[in-house]
Amino acid sequence: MTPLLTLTGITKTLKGQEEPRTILAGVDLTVHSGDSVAILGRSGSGKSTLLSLIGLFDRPDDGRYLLGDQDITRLPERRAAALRSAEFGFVFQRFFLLKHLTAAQNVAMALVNGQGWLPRRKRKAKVLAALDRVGIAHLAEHKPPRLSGGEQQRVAIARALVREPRVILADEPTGALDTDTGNLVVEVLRQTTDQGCAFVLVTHDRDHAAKMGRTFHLTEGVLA
Ligand SMILES: Nc1ncnc2c1ncn2[C@@H]1O[C@H](COP(=O)(O)OP(=O)(O)OP(=O)(O)O)[C@@H](O)[C@H]1O
Repeated sequence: MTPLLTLTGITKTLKGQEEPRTILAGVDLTVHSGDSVAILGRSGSGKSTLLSLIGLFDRPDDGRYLLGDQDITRLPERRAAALRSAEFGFVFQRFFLLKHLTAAQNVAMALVNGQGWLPRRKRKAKVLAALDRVGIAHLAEHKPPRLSGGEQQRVAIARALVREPRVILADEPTGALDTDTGNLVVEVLRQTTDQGCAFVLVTHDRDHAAKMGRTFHLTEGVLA
């Protein structure tokens, strides 16, 4: 089966105010549909940099990146943005919810931005299905200030899922949560792979990483 994502020899040098620093020095990674992958590494090792390349927020200096058999290494920003919203869902440490909107309205925002206006009934059905997938359909009409941290993160996950992406990318999604809530959120994210989504998790937490199908360490710019 053709892998969903194939990264080969990916390099990235970042030029800050100091000397340029090679953060990624030849990353190879293959991800299939239904895979769950953890990326561990010390702070500053380049995990977020790698995730932003996978999510097409940034481009590598060298190497090759395929989505299926489509070469997406160096897409112009317009096409990258279109692919990003069609194929990828993102979850971050911070939830980035709009607090004056309900959970359902927050999730619906992803549909409005990405796919134009769907008919209202269709939109509602998709939103409720996404909230149901993360176990919080009953909280659809609640606004974020009335929700716990874990519930808010589940709204954010539903927002990432509502466009039915092929890949979920999560950068420290449990960073703002207590241990039990973090475990629950990781389990909810991992379950997305049961329906064929690929899931890439950047984490500091070895217990969370151990729940993924494969674990890599990003060390000196390469995955091992
Ligand atoms: N735009 C930039 N310009 C220059 N250096 C940068 C830039 N962004 C990040 N860096 C540096 O690149 C290195 C890798 O950063 P990155 O955020 O990818 O690491 P990380 O492994 O995700 O770290 P953490 O676990 O602390 O989030 C760090 O040393 C960081 O300071």
